[in-house]
Amino acid sequence: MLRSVLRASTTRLGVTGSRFCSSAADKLVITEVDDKTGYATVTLNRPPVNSLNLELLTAISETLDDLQNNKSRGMILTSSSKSVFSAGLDIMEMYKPKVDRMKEFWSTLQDVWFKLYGSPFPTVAAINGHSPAGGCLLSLCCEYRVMCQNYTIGLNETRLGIVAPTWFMASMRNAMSRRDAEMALTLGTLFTTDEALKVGLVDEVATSKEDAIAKATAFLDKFKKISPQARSMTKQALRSKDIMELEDNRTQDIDLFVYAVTQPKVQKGLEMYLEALKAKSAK
Ligand SMILES: CCCC/C=C\CC(=O)SCCNC(=O)CCNC(=O)[C@H](O)C(C)(C)COP(=O)(O)OP(=O)(O)OC[C@H]1O[C@@H](n2cnc3c(N)ncnc32)[C@H](O)[C@@H]1OP(=O)(O)O
Repeated sequence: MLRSVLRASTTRLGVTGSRFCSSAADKLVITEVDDKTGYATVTLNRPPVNSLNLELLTAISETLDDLQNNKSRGMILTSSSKSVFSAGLDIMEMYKPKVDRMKEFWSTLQDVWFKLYGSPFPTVAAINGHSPAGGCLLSLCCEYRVMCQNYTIGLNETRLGIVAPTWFMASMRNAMSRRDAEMALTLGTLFTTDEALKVGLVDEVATSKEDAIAKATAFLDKFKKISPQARSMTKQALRSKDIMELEDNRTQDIDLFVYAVTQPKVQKGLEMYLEALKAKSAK
C-alpha cells in the first residue's frame, strides 16, 4: 500500500492513499513511500530517456535530501521509461555549453553522488532499461543492483573520447574486481544484463520491472534486524576514502570537467555522437 508521494520534483505533495497525486506523473522525479515497509521508490521521469540535465539532477538531489530528513528506511531507484533506466548525462549540457551552467551542472552531479554514494539509508537500483555512462553511475552509487533482461549497462565514456572522472571509476571499482573494472573502463564496455551479472556489475537479474522491485525489496528486507546506525556507519566507513577524495578536490574536478569538455576535439566528438543518435532515432 503506497502511503504518499513524498516529493515530486520541487513541489511537496499531500498524502493521497492512492498511487499518485494528481500532477505527480508530470514531475521529473516521483517518490512513493510504501506504508508497510517504509521503503521509498524513486522513479526517474524525464522522457524519453531520463538523460541527466541540471533540472533532473537538482530534483534527484532534493529527493535524496527529503529521504535523509525523513529518516528513510530504504530507497529503490528506478525509471518510468519502458526501456531506459537513464541515458546518462544529457549531452546537450556539454555540447556548446555556457560555462556557468556547466559548472552548476557538474557541481549538482557531484552533490547527487555524495548524497547517494554516502546515503545513510540502504539503496537499490531496479534497472529496468538501458543504463549507459551517468545512468550506470547512478546505479553504482546504490548498494545493490537488480537488472531486467536484454538491456545494456556500463561506463562507456572512452567510446565517446572522454575520460570518466576518478569518482566514476571508484564507484565501479567498489562493485567489481579491480581487473574487471580496468578492462570495462578502458574499453568503455557496455555489458548485456547477463555479462554484467558475470562480472558483478549487477547483483541479480529480473524478468520484469515488478520482479526487479520485488527483488530490490527483498534486499532491503535483509536489513530489518540490523541496527540502522551500525549499518550506515559501516557503509560510510567503507566508502569514506572515495568520498573524501572528491570532497578535497571538488573545485579542481569542476575545472577539469570544464576544460576537458570545451576542448575542440571533444566538442567535435560530441557533435558527431549527437548526430549519430538523432539519425538512429529518426529511422
Ligand atoms: C569529462 C566528462 C566526463 C563525463 C562524461 C560523460 C558521462 C555521460 O553520461 S555522457 C552520455 C553517455 N550516454 C550515452 O552514450 C547514451 C546515448 N544514448 C543511447 O545510447 C540511446 O539513446 C539509449 C540506448 C539510451 C536509448 O535508445 P532508444 O530508446 O532507442 O532512444 P533513442 O536513441 O532513439 O533516443 C531518444 C532521444 O533521446 C536523445 N538522447 C539519447 N541519449 C541522450 C543523451 N545522453 N543526452 C541527450 N540526448 C539523448 C536522442 O538523441 C533522441 O533524441 P531525438 O532524436 O531528438 O528524439
